[in-house]
Amino acid sequence: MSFEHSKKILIALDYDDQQIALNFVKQLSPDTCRLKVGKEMFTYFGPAFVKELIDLGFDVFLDLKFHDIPNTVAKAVTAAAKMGVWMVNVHASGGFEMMHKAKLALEQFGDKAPLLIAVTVLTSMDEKELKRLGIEKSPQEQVIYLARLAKEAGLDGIVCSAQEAKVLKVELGDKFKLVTPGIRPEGSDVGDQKRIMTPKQAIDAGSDYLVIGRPITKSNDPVKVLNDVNRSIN
Ligand SMILES: O=C(O)c1cc(=O)[nH]c(=O)n1[C@@H]1O[C@H](COP(=O)(O)O)[C@@H](O)[C@H]1O
Repeated sequence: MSFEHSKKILIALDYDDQQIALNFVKQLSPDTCRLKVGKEMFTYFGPAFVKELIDLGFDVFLDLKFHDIPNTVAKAVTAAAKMGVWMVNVHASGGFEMMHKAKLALEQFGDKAPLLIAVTVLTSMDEKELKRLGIEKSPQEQVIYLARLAKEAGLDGIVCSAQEAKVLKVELGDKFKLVTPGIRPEGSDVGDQKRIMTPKQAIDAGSDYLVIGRPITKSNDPVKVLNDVNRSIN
């Protein structure tokens, strides 16, 4: 199995127990996946937990979806870079200036800077939910709109659903990274996700990285599910 291809899987470590998370992580190899630490685990366990994962050899995506005034976000992504994470994200709806200042703040880290990615439209949202926010565009139109803004601001890529990946690759080019949550292997629970695809469909559509949480972490045999997913995209 090609390692580079396997490292397309970003496992969302959404656990409320650090030991259970670490017991799971210790069964994995950094050659077979990367790890995502989000709001739940970071709020419980903080930078020490992130550093522990990095010390185990894993690339970590710090998913805190910053959205604040430009100065605050620039300082927050700087703190993330100092932690040594591989990827960090902000909300594109925080605006051009916020994204651009964050990108500029990371320049001081040179080739050690984490990838900076912007969340467009959350994969838990559909047309109806966008309308409730006063947005009349379809999810795909809104994703493309925010993706262009993120690219203009100098970001490395976006978070979107795999359903938009095909058109975004054409619109924004190959180098602009597409990170896609809302991944559901055949037969797994959809949960609160709305815009979903299977791992293979997502890769075929042009996703660069697949974020997968509960289908792996809540299964009886997480390592087997990860191996099955890796096999399905190879
Ligand atoms: O930025 C993210 O990672 C993210 C963006 C998005 O639009 N949708 C989304 O589900 N996520 C995250 O991706 C993970 C998906 O987890 P599962 O739904 O359990 O596979 C969660 O940790 C979410 O916080």
